[in-house]
Amino acid sequence: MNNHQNHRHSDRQHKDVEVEIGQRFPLTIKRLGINGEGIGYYQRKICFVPFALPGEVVVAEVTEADPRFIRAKIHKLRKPSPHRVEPADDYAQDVGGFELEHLAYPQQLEFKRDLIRQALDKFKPTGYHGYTIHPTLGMDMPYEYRNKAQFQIRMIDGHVAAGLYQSGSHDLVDLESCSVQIPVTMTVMRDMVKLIEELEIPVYDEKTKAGIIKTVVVRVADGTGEVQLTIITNTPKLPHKHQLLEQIEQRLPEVTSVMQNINPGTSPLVWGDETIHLAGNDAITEMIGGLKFRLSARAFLQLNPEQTKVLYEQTAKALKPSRKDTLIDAYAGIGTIGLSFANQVDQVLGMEVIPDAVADAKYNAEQNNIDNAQYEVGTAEKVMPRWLNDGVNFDALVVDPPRSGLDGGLIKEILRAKPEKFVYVSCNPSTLARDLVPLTKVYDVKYMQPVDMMPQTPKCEVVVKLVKSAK
Ligand SMILES: C[S@@+](CC[C@H](N)C(=O)[O-])C[C@H]1O[C@@H](n2cnc3c(N)ncnc32)[C@H](O)[C@@H]1O
Repeated sequence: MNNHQNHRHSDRQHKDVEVEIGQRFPLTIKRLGINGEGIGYYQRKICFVPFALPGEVVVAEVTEADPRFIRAKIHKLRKPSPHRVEPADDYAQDVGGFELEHLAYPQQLEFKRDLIRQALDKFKPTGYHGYTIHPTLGMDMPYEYRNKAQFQIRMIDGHVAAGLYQSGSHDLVDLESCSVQIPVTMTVMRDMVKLIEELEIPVYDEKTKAGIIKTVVVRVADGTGEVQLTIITNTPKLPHKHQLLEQIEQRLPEVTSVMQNINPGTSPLVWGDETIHLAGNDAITEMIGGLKFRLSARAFLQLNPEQTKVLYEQTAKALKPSRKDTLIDAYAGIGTIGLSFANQVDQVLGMEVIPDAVADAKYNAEQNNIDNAQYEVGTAEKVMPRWLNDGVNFDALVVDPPRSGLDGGLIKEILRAKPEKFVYVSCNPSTLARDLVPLTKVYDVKYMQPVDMMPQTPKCEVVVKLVKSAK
């Protein structure tokens, strides 16, 4: 860690080093940055080299010369790391989501722990030097874990392609296989590619802004095997809809729910506001910890079913719920965390911004015969002050925000209410470290438990146990 601090200190001193695009120089890689890229120092100026590993010596070729940093690619690998492995996917270095596939898995797990250290080092919440960061809990087999494939559909050389954009561009890479997807998500995706091609359904073209199908989303509920297929279209009209649905029914028996989401125009967002039910059920059912969860197309669910169990076990271990507790499940999604604890506490109150997810959470409470859980639609930062003003008393709080972390207004409310038990489940160490700055004025960090939900990527999930400080 001190090593990093020294390097960061030198970043500030050597901004005047000038390089040109295409310039090459030897570089020793010191560590990995937050996006999994190698970091070295050229004449003490920070240089990011994607796919280079700590300890490696490379000949770096400059691709971007910024006054504050250099970005480069590997021109030659002079001394490879003993931890370098052959990526399982040959496009791993072309598209996002495979940034660490060339690094052996034990070192990926160690990197995720270091990522938390780097974030703490940047934001410096109270006492951060003394925080206990447990080793990352990883998977035995860190492949075939993703329950959802969300691929763009485009034409490439006259054929329908489904895949991800090449990093930094809108050129699609057609993914015929993918080592991190649960296999059924890929077989359904590739069969959909064939069907769209056979039925000649117009595919969206970003240049002309014409065409219909933009994206296909395939999500499997691992516990039941049910598969939901969502076709995201540019217009409400879906040509050859009846033949398509007929063919899906005949050729893809694993698909139990077919939905259409309409996302007109050139919005950078993948999903539009309107979702229509086309065939089968309008949702799929997932099983977590012996409970049934209804999952509608728009609702968030953790991407890695095997590690979700580990994540929730760790959340329970950190929270230690008890019979007399009122538990607030903030950022509740479809209610998975709160409902898992419902039989161990007095009551669960949850809030979540997506109305469909709240409808799912309420339904999930009912279908699991849980009558001590209530959910409200709204942002945590708006609902929490209302509850507090209405006199709601709570002893236990779990927050599980998106990557943007907690809203400042919510942090104020938490510091006002000061619940005895408090667990922060984070999917972004950087916003976690930022949020810990105000939170550690009142709470101590008892420990941090990283859980690897996304092997082969630099993404890191952390369960943080907070206890009210004695001071
Ligand atoms: C990381 S997910 C966690 C969901 C759930 N706890 C789980 O484990 O599946 C974050 C959730 O917060 C919701 N969300 C995003 N911003 C929000 C806000 N300001 N207030 C409440 N919920 C929000 C998202 O829709 C998403 O369902």
